[in-house]
Amino acid sequence: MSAVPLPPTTAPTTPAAPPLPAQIGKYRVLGRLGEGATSEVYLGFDDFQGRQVAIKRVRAAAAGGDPMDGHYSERFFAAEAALVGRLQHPNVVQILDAVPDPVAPYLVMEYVAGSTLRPYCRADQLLPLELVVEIGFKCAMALGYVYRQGLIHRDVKPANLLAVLTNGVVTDVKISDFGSVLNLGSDVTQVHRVGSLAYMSPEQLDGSTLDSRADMYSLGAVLYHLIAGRPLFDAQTQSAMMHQIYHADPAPLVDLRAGVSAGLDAVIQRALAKNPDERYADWGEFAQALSGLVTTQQVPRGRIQDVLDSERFTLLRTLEFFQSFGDVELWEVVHRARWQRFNFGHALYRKGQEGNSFHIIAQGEVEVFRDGNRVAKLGSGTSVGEMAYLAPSDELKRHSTDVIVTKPATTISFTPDSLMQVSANCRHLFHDSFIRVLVRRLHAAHEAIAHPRRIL
Ligand SMILES: Nc1ncnc2c1ncn2[C@@H]1O[C@H](COP(=O)(O)OP(=O)(O)OP(=O)(O)O)[C@@H](O)[C@H]1O
Repeated sequence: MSAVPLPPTTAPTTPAAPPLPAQIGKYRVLGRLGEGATSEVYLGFDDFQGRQVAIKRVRAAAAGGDPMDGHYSERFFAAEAALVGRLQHPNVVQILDAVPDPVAPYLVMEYVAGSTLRPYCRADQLLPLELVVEIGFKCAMALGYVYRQGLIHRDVKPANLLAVLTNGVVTDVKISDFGSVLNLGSDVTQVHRVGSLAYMSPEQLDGSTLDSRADMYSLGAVLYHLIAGRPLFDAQTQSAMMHQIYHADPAPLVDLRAGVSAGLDAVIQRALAKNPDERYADWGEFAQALSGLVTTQQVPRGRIQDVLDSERFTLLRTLEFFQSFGDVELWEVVHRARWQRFNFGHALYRKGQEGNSFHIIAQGEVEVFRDGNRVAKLGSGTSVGEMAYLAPSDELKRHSTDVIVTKPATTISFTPDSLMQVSANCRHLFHDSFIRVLVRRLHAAHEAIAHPRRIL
């Protein structure tokens, strides 16, 4: 686990790595993923569920080590064990199981194929600015989710943010290591001074009562490090570092890296305000400030991805169709939907074609023609093709109209198979939205019968 009480313990002298265990509980051990101050992390395989998992086994207890270490390990283990099955968010590592083995207790987590964000803090390995902002957005949204569960992480740092790597490129991020978490619902006392000094807010340092703005400061400090390639503050001694955290202004990011705009600098510096009241009021505000940098082009656009996940998320959030979707379900849509761009004149559907997909128009406009007559114009936030998609019989699955793009459109689409990939809750929300759409269409059809010449 990552939390280090102050004063920090000296780095453990790591003996040569012990041989790999063949099995931990019901999990086959496939390899070693890493190690922390208090634990070893293994790649395991769950034969029952048929999936890879990460197993974090407490080392101090296994070695029957120092009672102090053992004491802390137990506390950290208990904190994470209490969260089994509780945190379900695409940007939070899921804790799947906790086994309080008397010799070596272990946690089983979702396996993240990648590395921590630590290597990307090095000046020669910095990530593109737009990716850092994207990581910030996702972490802010995820920590907002964590906070709504009544939790404050208290140890947000690069080593606790796992980067998902796809072909060597960072494509996603997941918050891990809840060993220092403060559970506002059940922890009667706040055990002060857990966390990592370099990313620690002034109020966390002096043991004040914390709220989510302490994590906000830490995330700001992580983003600062990822942008600048150097930590917020750097000092030879712990007391000098503490003095800087209390009193020093961080060097402006615009001076530390080419391409950093005043806007980006200001967004990060606000999260780093010494006084929590001067930071963002809530996580939504911080996330919005970060995504706003992309929409207002205050971060240079590289070519990592044509459209960022955060842009897609923000776009979907504005659409009526998704108004009842929570953040978690909306992220599922961002990741699972097929996103397509269509030019003017493209036929989304032709009369007589069998429908096995539906589209939701994210941007642009389509018109619906029945036998050459325009019968409807559909703009962003509406669905099209859902009638054939939902039809109970093959005969009704054939489209009865032509649907043509009349303003360049971005749509997201699902097939029955791809909709089965999302959670039951997310599917349920789709069905709710379809009911609303269909009731409106029915009403429109009645109007059309009553006023046949009107275009709907
Ligand atoms: N879910 C996971 N999937 C893949 N790798 C993981 C996962 N969790 C942890 N790791 C790897 O194991 C390493 C150690 O994990 P972790 O930081 O949770 O242990 P720790 O004992 O808390 O460490 P520290 O005290 O140094 O923060 C991580 O740096 C990471 O490389």
